[in-house]
Amino acid sequence: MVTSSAPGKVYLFGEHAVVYGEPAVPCAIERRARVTAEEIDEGLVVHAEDLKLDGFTVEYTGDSTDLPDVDAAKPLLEASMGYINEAVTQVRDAAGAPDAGFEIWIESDIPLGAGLGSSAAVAVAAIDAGCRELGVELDPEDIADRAYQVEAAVQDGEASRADTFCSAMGGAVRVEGDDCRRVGGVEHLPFVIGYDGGAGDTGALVAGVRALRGEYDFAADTVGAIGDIVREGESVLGTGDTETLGELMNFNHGLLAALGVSSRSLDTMVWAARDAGAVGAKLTGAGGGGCIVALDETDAALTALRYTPGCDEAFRAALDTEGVRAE
Ligand SMILES: Nc1ncnc2c1ncn2[C@@H]1O[C@H](COP(=O)(O)OP(=O)(O)O)[C@@H](O)[C@H]1O
Ligand SMILES: C[C@@](O)(CCOP(=O)(O)O)CC(=O)O
Ligand SMILES: [Mg+2]
Repeated sequence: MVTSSAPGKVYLFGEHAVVYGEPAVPCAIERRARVTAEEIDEGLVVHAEDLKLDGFTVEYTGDSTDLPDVDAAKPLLEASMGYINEAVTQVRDAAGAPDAGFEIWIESDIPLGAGLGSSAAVAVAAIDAGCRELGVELDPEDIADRAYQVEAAVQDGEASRADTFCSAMGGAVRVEGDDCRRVGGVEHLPFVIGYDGGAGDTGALVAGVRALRGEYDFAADTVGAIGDIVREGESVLGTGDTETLGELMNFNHGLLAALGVSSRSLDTMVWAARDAGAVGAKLTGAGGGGCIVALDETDAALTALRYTPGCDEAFRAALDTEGVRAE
């Protein structure tokens, strides 16, 4: 039996636009998903106690014909099981063991569906644990690539390599299409996270941006302008110029809001952090609900968020320079 863990992430810049080939800079954070895998004779048994669907805790056998006995919509359950099912498919493929059976336990500090990349962290940790259990060591780039295949399969092709590459490698990364690399020289960023307790539907939000982009040239230009922000941001990343990073994050949030992926609670948390003196604040990930990320060296934004109606939880999340690892 082996356990692997992988970090969640925040987007400093570039979510959504990265789906259309613009660059993005996600940063791994010290909140992890841990996956334990044990080889069994056949089939797949998954214990995912954090996976709450409308209040149910799900423990399922990973055969989609054998859905757990809970009162939740079948597509929702199938999508939820999809990340682990697809990760196991990748493990069997990598190990050349199409019939390998697994019992899998998932435990995670990353809120689900909130823009902190829980799906990528679970996929990355599951692939690493499953492969090591079968005696196969993949390097982090291969794990990232296979975890991307998982997200692409579950999200009907609507996924970038950003979350999975970031979770596998750790630190700050830059992703532009298939070109994925680590960004050197970034050791510390004073991230503060505000979480509204909710979640966004990544697939629907991506589809909404795709539709707007098709309908209006200025929406396509907005996506391109997010790419310009990323290119500008890269030039100051690692220089210690937090003020400029913050200003660019604020601009990025405005453009994401224009594309329709913010929400009242995300905007409220963004303004609470800014009013408290954060140098910048934006939503992170797909949006619609979930988390914002602010930059603040002091405790002011953290404290303000804790007193902000609609903010369920606020916490610091240090940059995690380590990606996937054996536990
Ligand atoms: N702890 C967990 N246990 C099982 N599945 C998880 C866990 N965390 C995340 N997932 C899977 O990832 C999905 C959320 O991914 P997604 O909608 O992309 O949001 P995000 O990646 O921003 O958290 C969940 O619905 C579930 O399928
Ligand atoms: C909207 C998007 O750019 C980021 C989604 O991030 P998250 O799953 O909400 O953490 C989609 C993607 O890059 O796959
Ligand atoms: Mg995700």
